Amino acid sequence: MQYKQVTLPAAKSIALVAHDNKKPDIVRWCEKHKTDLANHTLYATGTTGTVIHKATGLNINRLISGPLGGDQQVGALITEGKVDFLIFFWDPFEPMPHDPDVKALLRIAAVWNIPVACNPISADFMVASPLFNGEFTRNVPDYEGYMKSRT
Ligand SMILES: O=C(CO)COP(=O)(O)O
Repeated sequence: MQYKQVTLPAAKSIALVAHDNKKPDIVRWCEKHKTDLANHTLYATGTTGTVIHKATGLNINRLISGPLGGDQQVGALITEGKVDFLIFFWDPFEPMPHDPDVKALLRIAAVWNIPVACNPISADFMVASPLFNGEFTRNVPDYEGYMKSRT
């Protein structure tokens, strides 16, 4: 895959997702980083977004609940360049009926070179980075070049 560089503005778009056993963790994490999060556009899968909004009052674009397709919606937003960071506290101890969707979301985040945090400590490091509230350059798949090579 050929990559090209894009420059991200200071205001980012962040997707927040957590499995049920991890929802208390993501709520605590959002409470801790509420001021930083408020500077950005936030997306979340349905239930995650609702519990975060209730606890923090943060303005969140709520998608469909994960098992009904929310993970796939986040993946689609990543391919459209509308999500810059993924915070996904997935549960390593529970099998999920929508495991293929979970895997697909993690795969698409890797394809599009999105920073991903899967636990609170990684998410703390993400927010602590000067890049979180600043401009930075990221490699993304060169879609035009990819299509030229195939047609
Ligand atoms: O299942 C999820 C992620 O795989 C999250 O969905 P909810 O936020 O609706 O619980």
